[in-house]
Amino acid sequence: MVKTYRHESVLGFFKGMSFPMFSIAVVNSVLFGVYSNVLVALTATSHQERRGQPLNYTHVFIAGCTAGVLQSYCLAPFDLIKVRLQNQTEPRAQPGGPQPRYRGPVHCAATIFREDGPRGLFRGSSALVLRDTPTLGLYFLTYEGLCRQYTPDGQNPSSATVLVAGGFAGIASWITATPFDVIKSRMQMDGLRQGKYKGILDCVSSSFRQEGIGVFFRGLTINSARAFPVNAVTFLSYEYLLHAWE
Ligand SMILES: C[N+](C)(C)CCCC[C@H](N)C(=O)O
Repeated sequence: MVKTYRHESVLGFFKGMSFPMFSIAVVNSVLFGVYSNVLVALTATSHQERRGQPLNYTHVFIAGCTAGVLQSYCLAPFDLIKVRLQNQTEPRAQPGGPQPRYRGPVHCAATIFREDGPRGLFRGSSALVLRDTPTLGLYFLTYEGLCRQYTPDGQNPSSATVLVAGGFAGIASWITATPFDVIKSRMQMDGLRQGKYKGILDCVSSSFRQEGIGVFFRGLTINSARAFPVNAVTFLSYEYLLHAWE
């Protein structure tokens, strides 16, 4: 954090943010929309009716994993652009000085498209699907399980229960996702160095060989610290909107 601030000023902490601001609404819409609708299809009950029935954890996990796969493909191009911009660590371009490779999210997308074609925008998507499918199943399982644990039968969880359950769901999901996240980001950056890795397994083995087991938990602390508030608010918004519109 100190080096980022010194080298890139406070703006360094907001690199690559404009695209996720737009994309996270679309990605969460797919994630929660698919999750809710698959759960309705599996249980043949509405969100409200389900409150009064025993929770089927298998259905929750299947619905969460299904949503995880589909949202990964929506997320892939936006996540690639975010990772490429965040890994540009030069200070802001000075007039007449060396220009950074990407001048912003749109220029980044156009450059990748021009150099690698449309498929280039989905670089690292397989690693993203591997990262998000099981961990989003766990995400919804943790949320639904904690809500049930601390809510009397047949009642709606209180806002405090939703906030705490959502926060811990985010932490549980990110703890299990971080090793996959490290590999995913390395695969996404690999396109710049002309294919350092032959594939996901090569990336895993060479990262482990060169940097040891600890490499797979890089970023775990910061991921977990941000995961609680982000997902507490996400689930509170989800429950509020479902309740208002159902
Ligand atoms: C599956 N994975 C752990 C990557 C994300 C799960 C939580 C997603 C949430 N929008 C967030 O940004 O925390």
